[in-house]
Amino acid sequence: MARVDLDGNTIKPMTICMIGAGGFIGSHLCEKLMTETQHTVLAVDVYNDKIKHLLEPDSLPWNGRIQFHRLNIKNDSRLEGLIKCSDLTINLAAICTPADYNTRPLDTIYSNFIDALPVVKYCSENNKRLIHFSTCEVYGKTIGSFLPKDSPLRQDPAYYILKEDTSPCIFGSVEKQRWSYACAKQLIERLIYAEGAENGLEFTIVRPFNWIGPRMDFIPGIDGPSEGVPRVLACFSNNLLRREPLKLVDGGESQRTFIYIKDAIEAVLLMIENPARASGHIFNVGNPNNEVTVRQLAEMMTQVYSKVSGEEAIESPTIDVSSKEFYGEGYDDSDKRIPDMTIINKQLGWNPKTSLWDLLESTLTYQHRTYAEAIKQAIAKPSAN
Ligand SMILES: NC(=O)c1ccc[n+]([C@@H]2O[C@H](COP(=O)([O-])OP(=O)(O)OC[C@H]3O[C@@H](n4cnc5c(N)ncnc54)[C@H](O)[C@@H]3O)[C@@H](O)[C@H]2O)c1
Ligand SMILES: O=c1ccn([C@@H]2O[C@H](COP(=O)(O)OP(=O)(O)O[C@H]3OC[C@@H](O)[C@H](O)[C@H]3O)[C@@H](O)[C@H]2O)c(=O)[nH]1
Repeated sequence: MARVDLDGNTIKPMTICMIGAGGFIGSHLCEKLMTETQHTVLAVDVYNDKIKHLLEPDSLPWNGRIQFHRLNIKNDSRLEGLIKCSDLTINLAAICTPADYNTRPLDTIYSNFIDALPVVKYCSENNKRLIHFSTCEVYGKTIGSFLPKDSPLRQDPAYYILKEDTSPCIFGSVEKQRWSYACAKQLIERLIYAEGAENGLEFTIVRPFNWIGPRMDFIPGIDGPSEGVPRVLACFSNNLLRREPLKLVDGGESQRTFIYIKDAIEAVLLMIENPARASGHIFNVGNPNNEVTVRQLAEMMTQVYSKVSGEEAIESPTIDVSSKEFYGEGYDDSDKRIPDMTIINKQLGWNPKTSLWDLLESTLTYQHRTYAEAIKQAIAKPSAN
């Protein structure tokens, strides 16, 4: 049966140039597009490990609908050609792990701003649609975080809910290099918005709020560098797999809302297939019902991992570390991130579905199946020598 959009029109198969397709979000989006649609994907990245299962063998049912192009968008003249022969470009490429923002601020700014410029330019000049991935970090800190600790206004949603069209973007000082990422993302958002206003670029900007699930980042020493620091899901998974305490940065008091990657991908597919409803908009994509402090996340992950692995938790499951020790000089944090859902609800009728417990259960089952054996071997190796 032909697929129809939200207005009942038949959806025509399109060619999508997906930059950063080999990453966490890209791999899930490619999977969705291959298994549920007839669209073609030109998958651009420097790595393809996370989409290998979609590329090989040749007998896969979507054979011919996904092509991998190994290229670095910093310096490859093939990029314009790929954008020109596509109907839509989706840009996911970025350095987006907080451990890099204060330690590699130049790479972070180049990756999130300078390297994205040609993508925006080629889309604008060739009249091609662009879906650009920004971040919830563009909101920075909440207004409420500047109120006295005991102020009753801190409980008022007007002081913390993050709204695309009215909330300000509040970053720390320039020495707090943590904000290099958020600031670069904000400037590229403004540039895209201006290309829309002045030159008619057809764009959608996505602000993901902590999307998590299988294939996120890497487990240090197994499929990534031993000294690498991934995002919190992979940090805590690594600690659980190795039976080490989970490290709570500055007491784990910061709050986040986590959304299951599969719910979030549904929202992106709606944007892809409903251009008239998605173009010209900036969308928060998150799950306002899944808010926890980082400490609560650690406790829940410990409980869930115990359930899925059948192993009892260690005696002291968490340990406090300072942000300076964990991330180094120049780290700072967003205090609280609850997305307002009014705009995405109105335009695309989308809502997230999966509870934090359920998404952790499926994700930690995946982590255990994928890594437990390799970790056991890695731990056994040094003593065997
Ligand atoms: N996962 C989240 O919760 C989240 C939250 C906010 C924003 N985002 C944004 O979503 C996008 C995707 O995030 P992700 O979680 O999938 O990250 P990811 O690191 O898993 O994926 C990014 C991909 O881009 C590729 N890439 C980076 N620079 C490149 C270059 N110069 N040329 C070619 N490929 C390049 C990387 O190899 C990687 O595969 C990013 O723009 C990120 O800032 C993600
Ligand atoms: O081992 C850890 C890792 C992280 N943390 C804390 O956990 C919280 C979440 O950390 P994450 O690594 O997931 O990163 P953040 O939520 O701060 O930022 C992320 O948000 C949106 C995206 O743009 C990026 O993917 C990333 O910047 C932070 O408060 C961090 O300090 C720990 O307490 N312990």
